[in-house]
Amino acid sequence: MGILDKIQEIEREIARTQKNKATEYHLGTLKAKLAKYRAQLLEPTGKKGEKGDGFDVMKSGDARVAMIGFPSVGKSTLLSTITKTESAQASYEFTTLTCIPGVIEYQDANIQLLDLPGIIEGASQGKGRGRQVIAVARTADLILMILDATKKDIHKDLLEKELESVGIRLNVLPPNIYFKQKKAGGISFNSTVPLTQMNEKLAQMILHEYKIFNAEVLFREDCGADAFIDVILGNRMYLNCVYVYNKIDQIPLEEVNRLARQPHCVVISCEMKLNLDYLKDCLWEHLNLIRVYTKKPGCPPDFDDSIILRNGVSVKHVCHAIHRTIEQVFKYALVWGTSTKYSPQRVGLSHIMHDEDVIQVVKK
Ligand SMILES: Nc1nc2c(ncn2[C@@H]2O[C@H](COP(=O)(O)OP(=O)(O)OP(=O)(O)O)[C@@H](O)[C@H]2O)c(=O)[nH]1
Ligand SMILES: [K+]
Ligand SMILES: [Mg+2]
Repeated sequence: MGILDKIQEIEREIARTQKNKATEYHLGTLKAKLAKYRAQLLEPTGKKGEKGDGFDVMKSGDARVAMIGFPSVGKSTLLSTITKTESAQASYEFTTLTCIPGVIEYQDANIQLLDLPGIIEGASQGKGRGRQVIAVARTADLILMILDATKKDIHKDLLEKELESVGIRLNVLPPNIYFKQKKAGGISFNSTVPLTQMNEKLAQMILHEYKIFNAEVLFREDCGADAFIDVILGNRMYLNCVYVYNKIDQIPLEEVNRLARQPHCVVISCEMKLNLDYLKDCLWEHLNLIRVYTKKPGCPPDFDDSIILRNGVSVKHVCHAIHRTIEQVFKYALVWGTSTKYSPQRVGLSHIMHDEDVIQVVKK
């Protein structure tokens, strides 16, 4: 029996198993098995990642955004509209067959936008170019899920399922579970909060399914089997996603309003060039980037040239971004902006920077 058959069989068994206290252990074990087979499915087969198949695009710019969507929803039209790159568009499906990079210029940042072939149900199991597309999606900092506003919400659910089944989690934080494999000592199971979906026995059964007999487990959040399996496998990706409904020129205004009110959603029309600036603002927000301006002593800050960094970085990261040797001669920094109480304030390497802070490094 092939892996796909095994997966189907387990999925069928999960579907026909009633969810209650008596079956909770059985279901937990089944879920662990399922995740194991799916992981096998994703392992490189030797054929994957071939050079020259058009998917090995170099990362460039400050961040990478990948467009995922069904065929003919307007991915290439969007790339051609908001970047200087032209990607072929047509009314037939699978117009795009490779990965086409473009650049969105937003304030001082260059954001790489990737146009990709459309994916369909079953993509995660290798249908169409699904696997290559998903492999590219895993390298992105943000997923842009392009949806056809005339096609209701069904595509969104299907795509989310496809991504979920290959370990990509959208707009959620990793489960707050501490997990560490040990050489000996059995399984120690603890929690800092009351657990309603997990207990020591279930955790043990799931771990045994992965042949793990020694480990330290600490639940800091009321999670269930699925989240625990994600943590054990450790190869899950937690990505931000913006849902973009294109072609709103084709639907009634009430429907546009309904779609626009959903979380993480933007409604646009490439054809009528509607809402595209707002889309860029949304991208920037979901990328979670900050801009830091540098300043030389006695000179005004250089507002024309910012350094783009991930939110949450420290002065140390800023130093690295300026020049890799600067940390060695670093004495302290002066920072102006919302990250400090006083402007300027003397700070050390561990100080956390905010968006639009100004920094002056004072050398030894
Ligand atoms: N009405 C309308 N049509 C649009 C809009 N954007 C794109 N289209 C049309 O949708 C069709 C598909 O556009 P593409 O950009 O090729 O779609 P795609 O998602 O790249 O398709 P594949 O590469 O085949 O996956 C084309 O005929 C476009 O002209 C829009 O905002 N409104
Ligand atoms: K198309
Ligand atoms: Mg296309």
